[in-house]
Amino acid sequence: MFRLHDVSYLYPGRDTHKGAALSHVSVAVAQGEFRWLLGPSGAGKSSLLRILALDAQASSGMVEVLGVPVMQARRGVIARLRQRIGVVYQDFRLLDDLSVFDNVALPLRLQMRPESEIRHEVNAIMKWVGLGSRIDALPPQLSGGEQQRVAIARAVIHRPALLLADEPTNALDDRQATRLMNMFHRLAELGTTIIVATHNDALVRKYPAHAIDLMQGHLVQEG
Ligand SMILES: Nc1ncnc2c1ncn2[C@@H]1O[C@H](COP(=O)(O)OP(=O)(O)OP(=O)(O)O)[C@@H](O)[C@H]1O
Repeated sequence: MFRLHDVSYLYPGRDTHKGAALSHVSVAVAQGEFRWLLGPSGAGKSSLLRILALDAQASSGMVEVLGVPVMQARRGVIARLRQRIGVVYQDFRLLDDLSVFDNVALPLRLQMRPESEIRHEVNAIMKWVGLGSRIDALPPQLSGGEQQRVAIARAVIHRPALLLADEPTNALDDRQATRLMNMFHRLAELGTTIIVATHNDALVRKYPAHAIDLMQGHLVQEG
């Protein structure tokens, strides 16, 4: 779960006259809820996800992630909190010089899980995303859709309490997008809070859910 109260975010160095990326946003999402994050390009969706992913700190306001008020939290607390969050970045952010296996294993290695368990978990999820035979490949040897599926596997392998996904279907075909949505719903049923930013109106119509709707950094509507 998370709570934002009156959160504003201005990119460091950005002209103030261009306005804040987020302005006075207040929103709360409970454990196990699935929410769409909607709004036109530049509305602030990625900025909101960066704050929730603890990649950026709000300029003002209150941010609570998984019960922790993050504005005052120490670095060690933030580092541990990050291990309970999964993120699918718009540009995937895979490590190009690590194999697919090692990329997906990263969150489990950070949790110091035994290597035998890691092997089992990575093989299982890679089979699930249809890339069981590509675990030794390097990310640049994969197509965009394959890289996105690796990024999704890495984001969910440690069963995060909070899953944040920025346009996670933009490189997927319809069948893969449907499989992904089914997985998201199953994870939400198991207690993961899930926020998915998308421009894919057809997908939103197909899977109706509450939305956080942004426009020029402002919350238009929550519901
Ligand atoms: N690194 C940056 N430095 C300065 N301003 C930025 C930076 N990244 C984004 N912005 C600005 O912040 C505002 C919100 O951008 P953001 O990327 O959060 O929007 P978005 O809704 O995710 O857009 P998109 O759908 O195109 O990904 C925009 O006005 C954008 O120009």
